[in-house]
Order: sequence, then structure tokens, then C-alpha cells
Amino acid sequence: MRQPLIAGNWKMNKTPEEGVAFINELKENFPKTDAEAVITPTALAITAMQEAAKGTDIKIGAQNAHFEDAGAFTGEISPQSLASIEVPYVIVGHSERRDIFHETDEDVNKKTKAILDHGMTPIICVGESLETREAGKDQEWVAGQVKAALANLSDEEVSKTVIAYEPVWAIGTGKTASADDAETMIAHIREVVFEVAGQEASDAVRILYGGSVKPANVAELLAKDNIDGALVGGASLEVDSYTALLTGGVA
Ligand SMILES: O=C(CO)COP(=O)(O)O
Repeated sequence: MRQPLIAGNWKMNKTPEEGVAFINELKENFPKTDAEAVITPTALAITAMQEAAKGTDIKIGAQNAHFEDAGAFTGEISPQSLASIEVPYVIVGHSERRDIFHETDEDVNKKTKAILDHGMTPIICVGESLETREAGKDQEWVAGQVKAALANLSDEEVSKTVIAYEPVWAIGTGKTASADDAETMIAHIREVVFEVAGQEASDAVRILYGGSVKPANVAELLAKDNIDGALVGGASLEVDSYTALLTGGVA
């Protein structure tokens, strides 16, 4: 069975101090849940939040990493450094990284490889724009992103990845893909994983939905066969709504 994963992507929000306060409050209110709880704060907040989360089931991930371990890459985050402080998950290829910072499919593939090489788990983001969806090319587009991200990985490496389907038009807009539409795309992604890495990998790989997930819609999404969790922006910033997501939400 695939364990559900509720990953909070904080983007460029909260100071380290605010992050620690969040963890302290979350620890006191941590619910009984089958889900794995991961928060990815800004890089500067990771160590302080790890310290605050010590001895709990709360994991602290990262939002980005370069594909090289070291070198002349001003402002970048080394995957080797993230591994050295035992960061378990790293988000790769978020649409904001692709759109604003011009990350290509090739970058996403190299980063995925680097993260796996350091024993960490990449959360690989894919998703189509509204224009692509309206042109009926969404499945083809997303399949292309998935294949590019997983290129040259062994089947075993593919099975260790997490993929997050985040339609660009649903991020931060309040528009969620319907649970049926999300399930259709995520089943398609699982089929693509089967094509590139076989049955075991496609059974093992966890595929999340992201884009305006809230306590009010998470249960319907997670009830779908192929949806293994959520990558959540806005609703992960407050302890109340994050704990509600961990327990399957409230209407
Ligand atoms: O981009 C997202 C998570 O990575 C989704 O953000 P929202 O949940 O705020 O729409």
C-alpha cells in the first residue's frame, strides 16, 4: 500500500522564527493520521524547523536543489548540503520554478537524478497551463514532462520518486481540478510510469495532486484510487488547516 503524503509547500513564506512557531504548535496538535507529514519551508528555515520537529513524525523538506554538488552557482542550493543535514524530500520542477526561473525539463531530470543519488526523494511537479488544457493537449503535455523528468533513471529509482500533478491554472487561484479530472490525469501519469519503468514502479510511485487543495476538498481527492496525497500551498500555512488535511479534511 502507498502511504498518503501531505506535503506543505510554503513557497517564499514565513521566517525561520515563524516556521519554528508553526512546528511547536503542530506538535501540540498533531492528529492521529495514516498520512506522512512533510513541510517544505524556505531553505533558511530548514535547520531550525528540523530541530523543533526532532522526535516527532513531522518531516522537513526543501523546495529546490541544484543538480551539481558544488561550484560557481551563486545563490543556488547544493543537494549534497541538503543530504548532509538529512533532508528527506526535495520538490523539483514546481511550475513557479519552470515559469519564473526558466527551469527546463532537462534541468528537472538532472535535479531528480542528483536528489536520488544523494538518497533523498524528489517530489517532481508536472502540470499543464489552461491554454494547453483548452487545446485538449493536457495529457500529452504532462506525459512529456513525466518522461523527460524520469529519463535515464533505473526502474528502481523511478519507484522511489514522488510525482505531483499540479495544473498551473489551479495553483493559488482557488480553482481546483475536479476530483474526477485529477484522478483521470493521475491515472494517466501512472500509465506513463508503467510504460517507462514497468509494473512494480507504477504500483509503488506515489502521485499527489496539487492546486488549491483545502480541508473542504481533500477527502474527495484522496478517496480516488490513484491519488496518493496532496502538495499544498496556501492551506498548509496554518496549523488548523494543515492538521485538517492530515486527517482527511472537513467539509
Ligand atoms: O503550488 C502549489 C503547491 O506546490 C499549490 O498551491 P495552492 O495550494 O496555494 O494552490
